[in-house]
Amino acid sequence: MGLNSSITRYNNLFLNSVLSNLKRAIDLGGFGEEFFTYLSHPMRTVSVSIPVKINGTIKIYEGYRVQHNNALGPFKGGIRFHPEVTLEDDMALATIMTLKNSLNGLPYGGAKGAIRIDPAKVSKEELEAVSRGYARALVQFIGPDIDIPAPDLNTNPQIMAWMVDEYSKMVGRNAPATFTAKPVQLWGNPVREYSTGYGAALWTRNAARRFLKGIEGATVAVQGFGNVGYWLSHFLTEMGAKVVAIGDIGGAIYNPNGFNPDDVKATERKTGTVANYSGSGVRKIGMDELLTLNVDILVPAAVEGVINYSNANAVKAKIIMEAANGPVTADAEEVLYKRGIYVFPDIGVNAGGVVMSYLEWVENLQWFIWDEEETKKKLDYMITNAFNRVYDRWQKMSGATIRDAAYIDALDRIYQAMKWRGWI
Ligand SMILES: NC(=O)c1ccc[n+]([C@@H]2O[C@H](COP(=O)([O-])OP(=O)(O)OC[C@H]3O[C@@H](n4cnc5c(N)ncnc54)[C@H](O)[C@@H]3O)[C@@H](O)[C@H]2O)c1
Repeated sequence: MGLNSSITRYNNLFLNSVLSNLKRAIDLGGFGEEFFTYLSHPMRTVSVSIPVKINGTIKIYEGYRVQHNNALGPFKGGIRFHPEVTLEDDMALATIMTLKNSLNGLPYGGAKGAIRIDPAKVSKEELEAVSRGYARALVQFIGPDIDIPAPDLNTNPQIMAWMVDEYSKMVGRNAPATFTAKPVQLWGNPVREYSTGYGAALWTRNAARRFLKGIEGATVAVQGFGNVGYWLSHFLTEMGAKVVAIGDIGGAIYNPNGFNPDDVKATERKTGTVANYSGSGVRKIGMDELLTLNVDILVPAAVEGVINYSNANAVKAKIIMEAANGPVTADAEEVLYKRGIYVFPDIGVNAGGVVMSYLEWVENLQWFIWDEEETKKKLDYMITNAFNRVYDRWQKMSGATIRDAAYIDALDRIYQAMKWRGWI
């Protein structure tokens, strides 16, 4: 199958865009057509039906697990619960996980799972039944050295706890290393809650040291104030940055003197949105204004596609950190690149969660219990290492984006493993 037909064979924008980015990097890195053909097909796609009996009635939920590539080790990636998720979305996300795991030096291939369910619309009992049903349906396809799932959109440590319990019952032994981001009391680790935001803050500090005058005093606008956006703002403030704008689905606020993110979080927890935060010097702004503020650093930490062809020309930040997955579209990145605005890619910036998951898996396999400081130190080392590799590679390239450098770094490791194995 030719390159172009591999990209356009799906009727799914997200997957086609992931395949386009992949092709661009494979071409730029000179890896050859065979490698693209390989990586544009997941190795295994499992579709399951999950029957649950609620009040005497049977309901069937549809679930997937896409195991994209395991040249570097067991498959790894989250499970998302969403009513509109499709198998092709899952394929796109699994492909990204292969790259993310490789870039961060983890001994994993990439995977992603999903169940078509709206968790807000079902009872806790139904959610538990569906979660256990998914673990049962996949029992022969997952395991500590086969495929290790974790949470993603709308899934959490409670869901991981049900799944690890069900899996352990099925295999007849305690098997904590099959799922990560579990509750601390069930062999999870204490860094889980803030690992992605912390990792994104480390990438931002490293980027500010190379591309700005350092993180101290740098002004930051953050879109999205959930798990990632809040913790990122918290740690950046601790590092000396000035978070001057914060926005969420309910609106956005600006204060040229900088916010205390913990205070803003307290308001958001109480009232549902950061837009209700008030104080001297604070004014409400629109989300369009937040994304185009004259700041040093812009951090989209909410949803995909928010910086696109229609607003890329208006962006004034000097660097953009992709804390969310896919917030900058490929055509926007071209515009930003020409304007000298650097975009740091999601596969590096938001990898703190999966690096933490790797550390938890190692602990579980060895029955180690590392404390918070020790885990954080290891996370710090691995994240900084990935940043430095991407930066060094990018410096040696010409005409390349930082995303190109990150993709090529990730692909190189997978390519070498596949070569040694004799797959290509
Ligand atoms: N949580 C993780 O460990 C993790 C890891 C890797 C990547 N990510 C990615 O980071 C992003 C954020 O994840 P999270 O866990 O913080 O989610 P979350 O649900 O905790 O928070 C999302 C935030 O974005 C805001 N938001 C949602 N839609 C918006 C919109 N249209 N405009 C403006 N704001 C909007 C919400 O109000 C909320 O503040 C997602 O892209 C996710 O895939 C998260």
